[in-house]
Amino acid sequence: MNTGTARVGVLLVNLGTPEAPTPKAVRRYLREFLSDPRVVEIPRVLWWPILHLVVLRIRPGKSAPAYRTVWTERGSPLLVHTQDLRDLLAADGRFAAVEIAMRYGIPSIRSKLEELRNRVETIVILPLYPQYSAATTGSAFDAVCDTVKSWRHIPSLHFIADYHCSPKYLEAVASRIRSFWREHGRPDRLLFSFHGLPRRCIDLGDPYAGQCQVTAQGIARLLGLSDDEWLLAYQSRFGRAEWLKPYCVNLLRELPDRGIRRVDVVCPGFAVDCLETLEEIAITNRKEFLAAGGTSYRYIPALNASQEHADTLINLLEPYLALPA
Ligand SMILES: C=CC1=C(C)c2cc3[nH]c(cc4nc(cc5[nH]c(cc1n2)c(C)c5CCC(=O)O)C(CCC(=O)O)=C4C)c(C)c3C=C
Ligand SMILES: [Fe+2]
Ligand SMILES: [Fe+2]
Repeated sequence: MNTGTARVGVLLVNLGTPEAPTPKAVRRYLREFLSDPRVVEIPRVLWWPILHLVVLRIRPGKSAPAYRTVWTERGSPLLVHTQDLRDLLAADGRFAAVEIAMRYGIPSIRSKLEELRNRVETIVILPLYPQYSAATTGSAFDAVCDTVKSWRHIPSLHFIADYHCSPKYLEAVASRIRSFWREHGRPDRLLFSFHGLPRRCIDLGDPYAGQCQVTAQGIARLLGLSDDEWLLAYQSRFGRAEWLKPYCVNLLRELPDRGIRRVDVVCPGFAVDCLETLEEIAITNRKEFLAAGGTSYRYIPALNASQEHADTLINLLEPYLALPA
């Protein structure tokens, strides 16, 4: 009889990103991403012609130059920060394996689970999305289940669905903002910007919007902000349907007229910086705000590969280390 604790493997899952900032690589990435019925929930017969005849012909040519503005020597920021974060978790030394996988592109969830199955007795799946949505977390869980359904011996599997109100996570983001303000001073308002979602997803039961609000309120409370010192908005709208409001860029354009000219923006829904934070928030929306009369616009980076971030995730994973083999 084995009375010890199980060897625990961790799979950190992120969205995925193109392999290069070129229209061809972006097209390949978008084809896989936007073909996922968890992401675009309209009937395939309607969506397929729009995707193939319109979106995949136009969007790669527009998104590739945006990717180029944020690309690093080591590759896409989303991949590079996720790799560095994995290294910090592995350095903790208590997990038998720590791997990263991308929901779209490489390294795939399937390939990493195949590696882990021979090395550990327990696998914990931790999508790097603090707030749950079916389009992101739900889809990552789909890919795990699709993989293991052909296995005879499935190991203990645990899914962490969200960590939107984890005290360690809220404090990690709050402490980032506090240090930023200590160094650079305070703005008129702090704007929390989360990735948007079609309004219909919430109507169908996605807890995402409520979780974003709880996260923002929790961080604001830790910073001692009153309700009129912070704002919440949703960014990165895609397509023509109604998405969660207020739309970030629309709000930014209105603020100077309301006398709010100095804004700091933080994106707690993004575990690591990526196209949507570094290009849309830090470059494009900054231009929009300044053009509308704003005088100061500062983006506070994501937790990325910081020790506070690793400690946040380790805190979520620690209970699984105590499970019996
Ligand atoms: C943080 C959570 C995210 C949610 C929720 C989400 C929903 C969602 N996204 C799209 C469409 C696109 N998103 C794109 C990029 C992108 N999205 C997230 C995260 C969430 N998406 C990240 C981290 C990124 C950046 C990827 C990177 O390579 O850095 C893109 C591609 C970029 C572009 O062409 O603009 C699209 C398209 C939908 C439709 C959706 C919910 C239904
Ligand atoms: Fe997205
Ligand atoms: Fe975007």
